[in-house]
Amino acid sequence: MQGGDFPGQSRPAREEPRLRESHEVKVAPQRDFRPDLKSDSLALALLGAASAVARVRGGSALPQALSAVFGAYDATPQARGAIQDIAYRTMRQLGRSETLLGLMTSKAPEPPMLGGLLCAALSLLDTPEGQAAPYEAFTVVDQAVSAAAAHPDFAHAKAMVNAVLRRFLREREALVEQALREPLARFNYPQWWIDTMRAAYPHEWEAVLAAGNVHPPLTLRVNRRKTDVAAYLDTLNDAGLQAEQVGLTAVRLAHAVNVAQIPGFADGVVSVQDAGAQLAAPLLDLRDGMRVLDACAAPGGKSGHILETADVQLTSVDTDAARLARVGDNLGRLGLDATLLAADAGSRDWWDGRQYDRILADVPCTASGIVRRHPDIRWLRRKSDTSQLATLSSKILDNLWQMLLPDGKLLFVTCSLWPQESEAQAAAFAARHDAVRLDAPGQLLPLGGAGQDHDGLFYALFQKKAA
Ligand SMILES: C[S@@+](CC[C@H](N)C(=O)[O-])C[C@H]1O[C@@H](n2cnc3c(N)ncnc32)[C@H](O)[C@@H]1O
Repeated sequence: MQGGDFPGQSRPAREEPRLRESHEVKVAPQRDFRPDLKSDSLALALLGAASAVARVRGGSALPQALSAVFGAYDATPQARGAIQDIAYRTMRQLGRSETLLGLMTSKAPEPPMLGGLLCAALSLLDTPEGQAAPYEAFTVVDQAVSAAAAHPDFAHAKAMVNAVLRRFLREREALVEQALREPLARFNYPQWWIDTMRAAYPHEWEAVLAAGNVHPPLTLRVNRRKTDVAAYLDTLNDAGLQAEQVGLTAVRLAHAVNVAQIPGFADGVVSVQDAGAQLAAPLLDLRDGMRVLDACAAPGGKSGHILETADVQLTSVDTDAARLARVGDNLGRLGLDATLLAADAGSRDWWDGRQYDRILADVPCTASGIVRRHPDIRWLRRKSDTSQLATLSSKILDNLWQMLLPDGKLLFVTCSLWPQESEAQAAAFAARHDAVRLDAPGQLLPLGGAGQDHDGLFYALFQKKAA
């Protein structure tokens, strides 16, 4: 008996091969298609943001997604600004917009860029409480429809775009009320992220999630080699910029401006750096002549601060050569110098064998503490990333420990809020190496408001016992 032949069964009629119906053929989405729209139109900005959102949903980080869109559209500086603004707004309320879409459409809009367009338009119509709408509602609907009509992948859906957005405006109250029953819409984070935050911070979790949806302030670090905070505040005042001191060297502007408008920025008088990140260099307790290693250095914010603080011999290491080049650029602007090495801090092959007085280990992590700056992170990360990154950083820390002199200090930093990457990692490290744990802030929760308007960083300081 041959395979497939059964006694007493008639053979099914053999199917003739047939051509696929044309509508079954999946065509690659044309995310790079340059639409025939005016460069300063809201329609072009919406389409650019939609393309960026679709790229993030496909796994790309938002800054990379945006530079791909800018290149494909050959976007003017004005168009770049508008695309970027809408893309960031969309990321901050993607959970709410996608939930609203789920209530208004029977299936997920295809291709993903069409969903991105609807979410981008919703982010302009459905502005967070207390914020003024950036455009008139009818303009947003009209321009979203023009954007859809201008793209070959979903020109056919322009009536749907019109219908969905108009329905939202008509039934806004009921739709929002229903959407907000879902945690995804209420908090704008994936469910696993909300659950993890709640488990780690039973009292503060809602405030931390809310702070992550607020636009971050522009905070500067004053270069003490060039001026001091009081004098720089006067300079800002003379330039008509309101600001206040929020740390030893930290000054926060009342309203964000372009770096080109920041007095002295080009000459290295100040750098842009979060107030929490400005704690690293003082914690290192630096003195002139020390040999210092910044092991995960790019783009060089903390390297610059180290060199502004004392005359040390600094080696700045990062695995990513392109990012390491930015350390060189930043130090060049400050007029400072370090040895730059594109190398893996988890291996020894680049090390000259001479131990360091101080090591800064600002290790790679999930970046769950800087979501207000990078609102795409929550949509890109997976729960399993935490364990993988914790394993990588423990390998880096163990390797760096042998590079530290007896009595030397190692500062472990993460921009994560997950204890597995921060406090649990620090405790396990101290136990493995019998390291002395010195005073350091531990987990800084980004709660927003006075005194807490900083990123969510973690600091642990270790000293090696004298030989
Ligand atoms: C949190 S960022 C560092 C920020 C930097 N310290 C600053 O203040 O500007 C982490 C850096 O670690 C780098 N990195 C990741 N894995 C690494 C490794 N195995 N060795 C060295 N650097 C690594 C990444 O390229 C990234 O630039």
